[in-house]
This record gives sequence, structure tokens and C-alpha cells, in this order.
Amino acid sequence: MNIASVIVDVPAKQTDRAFDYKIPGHLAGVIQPGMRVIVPFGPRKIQGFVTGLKTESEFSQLKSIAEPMDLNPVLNQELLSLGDWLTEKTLCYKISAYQAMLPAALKAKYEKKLVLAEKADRVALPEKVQTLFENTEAITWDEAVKDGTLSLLQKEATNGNIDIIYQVKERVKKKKVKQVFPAADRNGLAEYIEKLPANATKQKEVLEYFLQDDSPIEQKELFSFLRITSSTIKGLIQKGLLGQKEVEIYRNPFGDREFKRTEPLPLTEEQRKAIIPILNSIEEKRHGTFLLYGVTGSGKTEVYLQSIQRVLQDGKEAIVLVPEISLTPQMVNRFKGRFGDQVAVMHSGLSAGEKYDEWRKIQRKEVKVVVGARSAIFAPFENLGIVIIDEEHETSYKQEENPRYHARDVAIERAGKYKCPVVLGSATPSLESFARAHKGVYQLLSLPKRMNNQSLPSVEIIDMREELREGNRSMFSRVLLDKIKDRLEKKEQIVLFLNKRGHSSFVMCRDCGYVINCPHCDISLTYHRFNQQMKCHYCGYEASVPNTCPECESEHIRYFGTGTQKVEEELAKVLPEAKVIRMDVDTTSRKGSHEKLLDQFQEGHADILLGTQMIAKGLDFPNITLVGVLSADTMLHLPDFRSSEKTFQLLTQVSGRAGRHELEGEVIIQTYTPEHYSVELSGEQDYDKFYEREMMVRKIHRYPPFYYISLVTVSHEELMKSVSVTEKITQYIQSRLSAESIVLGPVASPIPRINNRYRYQCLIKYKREPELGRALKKVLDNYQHEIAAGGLAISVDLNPYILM
Ligand SMILES: Nc1ncnc2c1ncn2[C@@H]1O[C@H](COP(=O)(O)OP(=O)(O)OP(=O)(O)O)[C@@H](O)[C@H]1O
Ligand SMILES: [Zn+2]
Ligand SMILES: [Zn+2]
Repeated sequence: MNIASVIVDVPAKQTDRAFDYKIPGHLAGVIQPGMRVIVPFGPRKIQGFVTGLKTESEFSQLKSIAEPMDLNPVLNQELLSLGDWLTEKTLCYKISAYQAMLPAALKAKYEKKLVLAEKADRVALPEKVQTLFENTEAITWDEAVKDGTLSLLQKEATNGNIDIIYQVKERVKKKKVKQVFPAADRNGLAEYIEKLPANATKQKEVLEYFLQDDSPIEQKELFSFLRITSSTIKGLIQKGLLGQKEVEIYRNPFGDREFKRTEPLPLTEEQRKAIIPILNSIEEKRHGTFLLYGVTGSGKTEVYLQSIQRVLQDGKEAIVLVPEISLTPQMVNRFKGRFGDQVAVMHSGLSAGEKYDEWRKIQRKEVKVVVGARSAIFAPFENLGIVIIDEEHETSYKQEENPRYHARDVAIERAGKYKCPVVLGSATPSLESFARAHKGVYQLLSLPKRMNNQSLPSVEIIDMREELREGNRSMFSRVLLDKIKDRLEKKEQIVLFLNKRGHSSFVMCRDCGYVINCPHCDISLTYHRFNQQMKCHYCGYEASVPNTCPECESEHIRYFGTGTQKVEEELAKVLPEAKVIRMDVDTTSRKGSHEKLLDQFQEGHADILLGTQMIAKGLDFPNITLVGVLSADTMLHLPDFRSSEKTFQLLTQVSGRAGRHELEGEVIIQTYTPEHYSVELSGEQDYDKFYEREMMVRKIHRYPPFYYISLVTVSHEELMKSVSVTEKITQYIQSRLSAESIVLGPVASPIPRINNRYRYQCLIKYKREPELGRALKKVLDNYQHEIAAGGLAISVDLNPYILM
């Protein structure tokens, strides 16, 4: 086995296959499949993944592996083959598939360096170059750029005097701390104390400390404990009385927080009925997908916890996926509280280093449970016993960049290999999943009632147009305001929800209606209050608000739309006595602030929790008795066939925050389109009715779950180019598919221009097209050169969740 197959870090068609490399003698037996290695590729050295070992190659002149990057494989055999599956299902390159499975810290970073070529004659080089290389063989690219000698160096590179090399670097280092320990025995320490002059009190203290406790201590800790500095121990180290060493530690994102241990609750009759089929599937080692459809507050989480407990009994492992936005401290507590140190947590709030450490705990089998967002589905477990996906309807489980995978599909694929169950949980399942459960593809488990038979909160829908007609121009309806006042008196808590998605603050002229758009993208600029700038969310363009309208020169140009800050100001005006906690991207960007705000709210330091999407889910606070939704319909008008579904789901989730414990809950939903069925039915909290209604719409318009869809988006700086390419693609795809399928295109994307690139798309609706994947791959291959040259971009999504 002296030859390794390696997938190299060059995402392109020509390199999307394994290359053979010789394993040099000194690395024989060291190199294993799943390891990252550094290999020569063309003129540079790059990273690669070993996918297999063999004894023969069809090629004769093989280059050798330069060095391994890992001591142990970072991908196990199962993940390596999952990479093949991912490549086929999402049409991505193998290298992208493997990289998606690893924490960011393990993705290669390349440092460009300039080195003197062997044949170079130092003294013959231009003086400037000589000085650069005076004391060194290599300088970094950045240094060269800063020095302004780049063109000179370029000339020397052409002459062959300078080589450019790429050095692979790890992004994140293991965290190390310095420890101090006694290097002499007790007698030695004691003797030295005797010999110390009387004024060396500090040194004496240090030695006495180690006489009491001879275990190594973190240097920083020792210093602060004894109030000393490094000068105190320096002499002691030199004399061989103390030693210093570096040890690796895990970064701990949870600090010293204690997690209160919880015991399994006796299950209710309904929970028992729901959990039995899951437990059976675990015991019988049989793969199956369950849809746990349970209203908000019905105790789904307890079902998850006890299923995991069963899995751990068998010595197996569990993956729990939670949407990023609801990966709240409260959620983490529930898992850490039950399973303690056996739990690793992975979410975007962690630094790259912290994520890396959590990942290593999984890899080293130090934990058995991972709770995380989408990418945690790739946790490198090797004895998986269950995968749980909470809030399975959330669209954040779909990755919107290569590889464009859906975590649900990956979960089912992995669980199939390990012969274990997948549990999808939701109060408002996605239409696709519910339809599959109806067909018997998934097994449906229901929790139709709340805990303790607590009723769902009562919901009242307020027509804001009516409010306006009756002279109320504020953002709060009279009913909502009255109810808030009532709760303030009763000392009960209120959640106010502002749906930010789909609408934002924009700048408009009140006289002529002119809206300020991004000059590079066909989309309005978003107004940011904190720096009073307008910003494009697609390309980053920024500008300040003009004093007069560029169109009619009116001075009545101002921003519209409601941000959380504006709501907060408004609240302060009408209810100055109310204490408000605002939660949005601005107030939660600092690490730990999310948690702090929620803790404050839970401890009763505020009456009102005001926020965006991030407060819609997962909160389980007993004192919340009123939920107000300020604008229910902002999402309804997005050009997306799922907008009704998303609106219904969100309204149901938010409403579910009220009255979860003893106190009864009430919900007020303000809307400008009360007649829309997704608003109306979220008022009745009737998912089943909504499902029927929405299925009819999907059937008529031939959308999922009746049809599958795929989307090709083409963009180019020239309008005509993107139209013509899209046109060709549309025709080609059409020619490859059956008459039953519908190929729509070329049409302009809902956002027709981003960053000065014109965007056109082709939408494919189909029922069964085994050829489609191959045809789309062919399209990508065909345009590979133009794409690589940078002018043309084509993205193919076999299961798009964002159609813009
Ligand atoms: N068997 C049980 N006995 C007593 N209390 C329970 C039991 N199961 C769950 N609970 C409690 O009921 C409350 C609601 O349960 P939980 O939060 O698990 O519901 P959920 O279905 O996950 O809700 P949501 O989908 O709204 O987040 C929690 O406070 C939980 O501790
Ligand atoms: Zn104007
Ligand atoms: Zn822009």
C-alpha cells in the first residue's frame, strides 16, 4: 500500500477526481484514508484528502506526498463515502463536499511566499531584492506587496531567480496554556526556603505554595493568586526548583457555568405513545424516519431526551439539530442538564477555535451527543444511534452555497447506514414532510395537546387598515395597547415580535414616491439608524441619505419601515413605565449578550421582550401571557411559493410562546391582510386545515410536494450574455427531459441584478427525471471554461429554498 489516492484542493472539473501519489518510505503506515496531506500539484504545494490506499497505479511517474497534516484521519470511512453521495446529489466537487464536513478551522489557508531559487546568484540580483532577502530565504507575499517591490520581484521570477510557493497553513491552533510545577522534591523546596534571604518573601511564598500542593497550576492563575509576576519565578526556574510547560486545553465557551442536572420526567400517556415506535426502532436496529408532529409546548423535547438516553445505554451516539436561531442557551441547558459533559455544542456563535475544540471532543469520542446547527449533521461519530431534527420545517437546514445540501437528506442517508432512526419534530411540519408522512414514507407520531392539557393561547387578529381608518396611526392597535397595559399592571410578561424578514427600512420621497435603490443591484437600499447610512445588503454599497429627493428635489425624503429601535422609541413614548429588552442583531452581536438578555428577562428585570425572528422559537418562560405580532404579513409578498407556509409557521411559533405553563396566554396578530388564509388559519392555529388549503395551491401551480423543482441561475455583467446562456441551457434541459416536465425560462430572477451582474434563471418542475442530474452536470461542464475565467457564473440548485 505505497500509493495514496488524493482529492486535491482545486475545485474544478479537471481535478474532481482522485490523483495518485507515492507514499515516501518514512510515511509508510502513517498515511491513512481520511487524512489531510500536503501534496505537490503543478508548481505549488496544496492540501488534499487521502481517499484510499493501493499498491498499483496506472501512472508511472508519481509524485510523492510531501507531508501529512493530521496524525489521525479527520474523516472516517463512512464520511468519505458520504462525500461521494453528496457530490452526486448536489452536483458539487468532491473537495467541497469534504470541506463542508469539517470545522472551518481545518479548512486550508494558503500563504504565498517568495523564495530565492536555488540557481539564483544573490549578488547578481537588483539591490532592492538583495536587501529583501538579506537575512532570509523566504518572504511572504504580503511583505512583498507592502514593500512595493512586487514588479521587480515579478521580473526576477520570470528570470527564474525567484520561486513562488504556496504554504498550507492551519487556520486555528490548538489552545495552549503555560503551567508551572515544582521541579525539585519537597525536601529540595524546603531546603531552599531556608536558604532564601529574609527579604525574598515573594519567592518564599511561591515555594510554600508548592509545598502545600505540588500539582501543576496554570501560570496566570498562580500569578494572580499570589500577586506575583514572572520575575518572581524566573530565578526559581533557573535554579531548577520550578519548571514550566505548555499544555493543550479546550476552549470552553460555557465558562464555569453550572448546568443543573435534570432527571427524566415521567412521560404522559401521549408522549409514551409517541416514543414507543422510536424506542422499538432503536432496539431492533432498524432505520426509519419519524415525523413527531406536536403542537407548541406539547413536550417534544422530553421525547427527544428520553430517546437519546436509550441510545446512550447501548453505547451509541446522538446528533441533535436545532435551527441556528433557536440554539438558545435555554435549549443548550436542556441537553447539558440531562447529559452533562457528554454533550458538545456547535453553533455559529462560537469562535472558530471553540468550534474546533467541540469538534475534536466528538472525534476523540469524549462526548456522545452533539447539539448543533446544520453542519453538525457531519459530526464524525462512528456509532450513530439516532438523529433528531427539531423544528424540521426551518429553511436554515438547507445550505445555500456549495454543496447545496439539506440536512434532512443527509440525516436520512447517514441513519440508513447506521440502521438507526431519524426523528423530525415540529408543530408546523414542512409540507413536504407532512405529505410524506401521509403517504407512509415517514411514520407520523402526534402530540396534539399541550402539557397538563393547558390550552393553546387564544388568538385575535387585528385589521390594521381598520385602525388607520379610525384614526389610529400608531404601530400599536388599540387592543394590543390595552392588553399590554393590563399585563403591566398584573406584573406578567409580554413578547412583542417584529417580523424583519422580507421588509426593511428603505428611504422614500413622500412627494413623488421615489425609492433610493442600489446603483449596482436592483434592490432598495436599507436604512441603518445607528450610523444613518443606507446600505445594500447584496453588494455592500453604502451611501448617506440625501437631503433632497434626487428625482423631484423635495425635502420630504425620509426612511420608511419599522425597525426594532423605532418600536422601542415608540413604546417609550406611549408606555414610559414599561421596561423593555430589545433583542435583534444589533443588541446581540457581542458574545454572550443573547444569553444575558434572556436571563434578565427570565429573572423579571423587564416587562417586554421585543425582538425579531430570534425570539420566535424555543423560549419557554412561564410568565409570558401576551404575545403581540406587530406585522404579520411582511413575508407574504415575497416572490416565493413557500411564503404562505413560512408566514403560517412563524405566526404559530411565536404564538406558542404564550401561556405555556399555569398562566393562560393570549396572542394579538396585527395585519394588513387579515383575509389571507395563512394569517386567518394561524389565528385558528389549525395546521391541518392550513395543510389542506396550501396543498391545493401547490397542486394547481405544480409546486412541491407534488413536483420537484430545480433552479439554474445564470449571471453575467452583460445582460444579453446572461439571457442567451440561460436560453441555451433552457433549450438543452428541455430536450433532455420527458414531456411531463416543465422547464420555465429564461426569466429574470426576482432580484434581476446584483453587483452589476444580470441574473436570469431557468426553473425546472418535474416528477421523475433520472436524467436531470446528469444533464445539469453536463451544463456545468460545458461552461466550465467561461466560469473559471470569471465572467460567467452558473449556480445549480437541485432543491432550492430561496428562489431569488
Ligand atoms: N412528561 C412531562 N411531565 C411534566 N412536564 C413536562 C413533561 N414533558 C415536558 N414537560 C414540560 O412541558 C413544557 C413544554 O415542553 P417542551 O418545551 O418540551 O415542548 P415542545 O413541544 O418542545 O415545545 P416547542 O415546540 O413549543 O418548543 C416544558 O416546560 C417541559 O419541561
Ligand atoms: Zn421626490
Ligand atoms: Zn448593491
